[in-house]
Amino acid sequence: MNQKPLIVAIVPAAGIGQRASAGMPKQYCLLRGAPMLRWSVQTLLADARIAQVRVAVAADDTRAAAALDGLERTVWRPCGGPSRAATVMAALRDAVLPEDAWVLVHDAARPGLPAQSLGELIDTCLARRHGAILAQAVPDTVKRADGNGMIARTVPRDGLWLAQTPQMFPAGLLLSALDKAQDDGVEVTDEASAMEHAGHAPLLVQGSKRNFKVTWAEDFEWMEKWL
Ligand SMILES: Nc1ccn([C@@H]2O[C@H](COP(=O)(O)OP(=O)(O)OP(=O)(O)O)[C@@H](O)[C@H]2O)c(=O)n1
Ligand SMILES: C[C@](O)(CO)[C@H](O)COP(=O)(O)O
Repeated sequence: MNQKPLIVAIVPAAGIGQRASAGMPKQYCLLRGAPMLRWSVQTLLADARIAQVRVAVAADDTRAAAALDGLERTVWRPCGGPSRAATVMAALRDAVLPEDAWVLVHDAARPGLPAQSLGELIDTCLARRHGAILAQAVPDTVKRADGNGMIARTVPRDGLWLAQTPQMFPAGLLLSALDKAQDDGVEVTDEASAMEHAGHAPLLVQGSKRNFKVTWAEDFEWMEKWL
């Protein structure tokens, strides 16, 4: 008999949101009356296959309890680190998962994740038994700057994709890939980079414009419109 795969979500939410200049960590800014973090967690809870959502917040966080109050299948842990990768590693260790459990990492700053995109990512990973991420093909002409505000050259956009989250991998492989990147002094800004560095080739699954990352101050207004 086929056993149901265990899928656990990790939401790194220990950033300071420097680029958003919101006067507080951006994940706690209100969008249509609810903290952005709450919206992001709710997008994950919409898929019943996710057994638990584990939110990793900063050690001195005082807002998580209120922001996540009453959400089912959700726990928060003060295991944030100095970088996104450090936060995800600490959350993975804290979760103590079987090696073959699936871990789905999703930014607290992507509250617009459509249920369909999430469903397609999970379907792909389970069907192909292969890690994958949501991403979007680069739509515009791409320029490489020369450092003085001028164009050094145009970069062919063929085959270029913008990485989004969730990013979904087997727990054991992901933890050892993140460990290896750290040991090798390679800075990774997403889970897929760590997997690539460890020699894996994650799949790309078509994401959505709505799943953009709230990064700059102006993004809050756009996200509120989508929500
Ligand atoms: N030490 C860190 C840094 C980032 N993150 C999380 O990683 C996600 C994506 O990071 P980003 O959008 O870059 O958030 P910040 O690091 O908060 O933003 P900034 O780089 O502008 O400071 C966010 O959910 C953020 O809270 C984290 O958990 N721990
Ligand atoms: C994981 C991520 O959201 C993929 O686009 C991104 O890498 C987060 O970190 P960033 O420093 O804001 O790019």
